[in-house]
Amino acid sequence: MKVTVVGAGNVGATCADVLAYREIANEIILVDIKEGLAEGKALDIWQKSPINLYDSRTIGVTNDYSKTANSDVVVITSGLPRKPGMSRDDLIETNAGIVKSVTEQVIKYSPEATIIIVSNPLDVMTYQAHITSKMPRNKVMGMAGILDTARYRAFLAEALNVSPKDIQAVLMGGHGDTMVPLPRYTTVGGIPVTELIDKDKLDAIIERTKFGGGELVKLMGTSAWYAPGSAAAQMVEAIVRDQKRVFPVCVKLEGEYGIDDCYLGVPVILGKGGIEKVIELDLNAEEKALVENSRQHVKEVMAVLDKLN
Ligand SMILES: NC(=O)C1=CN([C@@H]2O[C@H](COP(=O)(O)OP(=O)(O)OC[C@H]3O[C@@H](n4cnc5c(N)ncnc54)[C@H](O)[C@@H]3O)[C@@H](O)[C@H]2O)C=CC1
Ligand SMILES: O=C([O-])CC(=O)C(=O)O
Repeated sequence: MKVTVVGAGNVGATCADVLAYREIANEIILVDIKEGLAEGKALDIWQKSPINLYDSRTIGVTNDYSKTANSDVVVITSGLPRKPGMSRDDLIETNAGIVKSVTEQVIKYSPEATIIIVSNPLDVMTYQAHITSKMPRNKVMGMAGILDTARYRAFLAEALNVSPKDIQAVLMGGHGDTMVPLPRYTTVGGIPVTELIDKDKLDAIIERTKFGGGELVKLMGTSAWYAPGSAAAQMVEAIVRDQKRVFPVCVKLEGEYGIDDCYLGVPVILGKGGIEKVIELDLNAEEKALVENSRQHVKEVMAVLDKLN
C-alpha cells in the first residue's frame, strides 16, 4: 500500500511516523513546499526503523507530486495552524488556497486515491477538497471526530480513574466549539457513563472537550500534533486494512439526519471503500438541536468558502 502525506509539519510528520512504525503502509511519501523539510523528516523516520524495528519506507519530496503517483490514500495536512487568540475559521482564506492547489496535484497523479483532510477549518476544507477533486463523497473525508472523542475519552478516563481503552464514545457535528459530544452514547466497559459520573462533572468534561484544541493552542502557541497525527493514521489504517471501523468522520451529508449538502462529523463505517456507510442515530430533541446549531455554523463558513472559489 502507498500512502502520501502532504504537509511535513507537526501533524503531517507525526502521521507519517505512526504510519511507518505501525507498518500501516509499506511506502509513505511525505510532501512539503518548504525545500528539504519533507526529505529531512522522512529520512529521520527511516533512520529510526532499525531501532524501532519496522520496514515501511518513508520518502520525502519538495513539491514533486510525480513521486506520489498511484497512492491509495492521501492525507492533506498542509496549511497554517492557528495561534493563541485565533479561531480555526480565521485560517480559511490561506488554507483554502493551499488545500485547493494541493488537491489538484494529488488528483492529477492519484485519481483513485481516498483523501483525508486534516487542515483547518476542517469541515470546510473537506468541502474545498470535495469541490476541487469532484470525487464521490465516500472518498473525500475529514479527520476530527477521532481526535475530539479521544480528548473526551482521555478526560473521562482521568476523572473515573479507568483505562482510556475502555471508554467508547460518539461525538457529532463540526470540528469547532459547536461540536456535540453525546453522553447517551458514551460507555465505560459497556456501562453507560451517566451511571458512573455526576452530571456536573460530565458537563465540565464536555465543555473542556469542545475547547480541547484551544486549550493546547494556549499552552503551546501552536496547535496539537501527536493525537491529530495518530488519529489521521488510524483512519488510513481502517481504509488500507479494510477494517470496517466505526468512527466519527467528517462527511458530506446527503439527507442523513435530515441534513443535505453540509459537511459534518457523524459516525460512519470506514473500510476499503472509504466511507462505506453513514450510521444514523435516533437522536433526541436536545441532541438534534445541538447538531442543528453546529450545522448552521458550518454552513456559514461554507458560504464564506463559496465566495472565495
Ligand atoms: N483536523 C484536526 O483535528 C486538526 C487540524 N489541524 C490543522 O492541520 C494543519 C497543519 O497543522 P501543523 O502540522 O501543526 O502545522 P505546521 O505549520 O507544523 O505544518 C504545516 C506544513 O504545511 C506546509 N505547507 C504549506 N503550504 C503547503 C503547500 N502548498 N504544499 C505542501 N505543503 C505546504 C508547511 O510548509 C508546513 O510544513 C493546520 O491547518 C491545523 O490547523 C491541526 C490539528 C488537528
Ligand atoms: O485547535 C486547533 O487549531 C487544531 C485542531 O483542530 C485541534 O487540535 O483540535
